[in-house]
Amino acid sequence: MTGREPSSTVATAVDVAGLHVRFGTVEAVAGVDLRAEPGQALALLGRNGAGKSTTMRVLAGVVPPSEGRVEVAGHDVRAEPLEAKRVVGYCPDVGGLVPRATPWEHLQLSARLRRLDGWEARGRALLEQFDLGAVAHRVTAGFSHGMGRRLSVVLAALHEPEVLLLDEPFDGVDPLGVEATFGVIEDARARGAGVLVSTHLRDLAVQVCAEVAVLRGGVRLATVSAEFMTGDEGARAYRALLA
Ligand SMILES: Nc1ncnc2c1ncn2[C@@H]1O[C@H](COP(=O)(O)OP(=O)(O)OP(=O)(O)O)[C@@H](O)[C@H]1O
Repeated sequence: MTGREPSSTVATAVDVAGLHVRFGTVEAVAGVDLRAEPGQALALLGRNGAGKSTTMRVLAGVVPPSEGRVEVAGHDVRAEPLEAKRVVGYCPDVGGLVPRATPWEHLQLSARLRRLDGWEARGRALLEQFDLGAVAHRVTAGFSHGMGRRLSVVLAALHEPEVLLLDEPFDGVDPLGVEATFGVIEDARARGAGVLVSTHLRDLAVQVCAEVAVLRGGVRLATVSAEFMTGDEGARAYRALLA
């Protein structure tokens, strides 16, 4: 793989300070601060419309910040948009797949855009890990929702990014797919990547992330340890934060 050169300095993987995102009169994100160090997985939880996906889109370079500082692996998304996109692997919450292309063609396109060499073995292994090997050459138009989610995680992980952004990766995914996604997150952490997981599934988030940031109304309410959010007590604590 040649997608990522080892970096001599270790920058904070995700560094967000005072982020605001406005769409006309709608303030989708109203002052969010987040930090994930290399090797750390952070979950984003919050009710519908809390600003999770918008925050992820800014980190992925899909939506520009209206205000605030946003850096991924030391690259400012506004000042260095190409470098910032290069270090990120992004699984969007919806879309992103070409209906008439196969999983293998998606991998080829992604590798070509990122000028990766020698990616084929990793691509094949990821497809197998996500139980997509048998459909590697079938167009994605006929894929179930969960199959599409699994392929989106594979595409985010292919180039071994320094920052892995997974938006609703568990949505509609079966237990083996969840296990495979956990594997990708653990692998990313082990090689020093920072991981952000946006999800509604608190019980899964706390299994794979050490910290949880809770958003509400575009604002970060709290960042707490995963233990605080675990089990029945965690469920009560989460509901109390959202109330
Ligand atoms: N392109 C857009 N134009 C106008 N408003 C937007 C746009 N994108 C997001 N919003 C608004 O910003 C707010 C935050 O949306 P966002 O999708 O970030 O929330 P979320 O926490 O990801 O929600 P969910 O859990 O339902 O996916 C919502 O009120 C949404 O309607």
